[in-house]
Amino acid sequence: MVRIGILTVSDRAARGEYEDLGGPAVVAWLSRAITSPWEAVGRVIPDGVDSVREALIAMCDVDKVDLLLTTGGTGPSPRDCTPEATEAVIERLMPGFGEAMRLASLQHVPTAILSRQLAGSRGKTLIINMPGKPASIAVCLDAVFAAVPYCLDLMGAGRIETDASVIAAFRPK
Ligand SMILES: Nc1ncnc2c1ncn2[C@@H]1O[C@H](COP(=O)(O)OP(=O)(O)OP(=O)(O)O)[C@@H](O)[C@H]1O
Ligand SMILES: Nc1nc2c(c(=O)[nH]1)N[C@H]1C(S)=C(S)[C@@H](COP(=O)(O)O)O[C@H]1N2
Repeated sequence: MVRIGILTVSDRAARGEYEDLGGPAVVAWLSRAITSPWEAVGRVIPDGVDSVREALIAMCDVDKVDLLLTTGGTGPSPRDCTPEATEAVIERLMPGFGEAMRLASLQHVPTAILSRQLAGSRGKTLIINMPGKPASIAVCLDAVFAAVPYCLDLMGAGRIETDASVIAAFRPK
């Protein structure tokens, strides 16, 4: 069974000052898109390099998730450290994901360029950063998810099948 980590990085959601809407937005998108068996492993944590790095390592190395989607902490505010923590734990950067997500987001908001979101692999886990705005989740996943199943295949991670009417997974012959 494919395991998908969903990590919400938000000081206020972690303190309970507002309800986390980012994690549920990711679950809702994946539930529509993925037709093969999968399970979600979710966490809500505060911003900060140490908290994000520790959560990423635990979800990759202990929970052994195949795919790890983060939301929040990618901007230019002093507390936004998700990209630094991601860079510290990934072994190989995959710049195309961030480029494609920013390009798609720019069609919606001019401030999309402020997201420093990254992606890359750690062992057999693909990590992808997304912005904190819950509305950005569908924009970002719509932009890149067609390439995710084949990426996981190449990495030796679990196999994902999708509903082509939501997002068609592209696997070159
Ligand atoms: N997990 C979340 N659930 C619901 N709304 C969120 C979440 N993360 C962000 N938002 C919304 O998006 C806005 C911008 O997100 P951003 O990550 O910049 O938050 P922030 O101002 O740094 O504060 P925090 O880290 O406490 O969420 C927030 O003010 C909030 O309205
Ligand atoms: N699709 C989309 N991308 C977006 C946004 C958005 O509302 N929608 N917000 C932008 C803004 S205002 C910021 S500051 C950055 C970083 O957000 P984060 O710190 O919540 O990760 O994401 C950007 N990318």
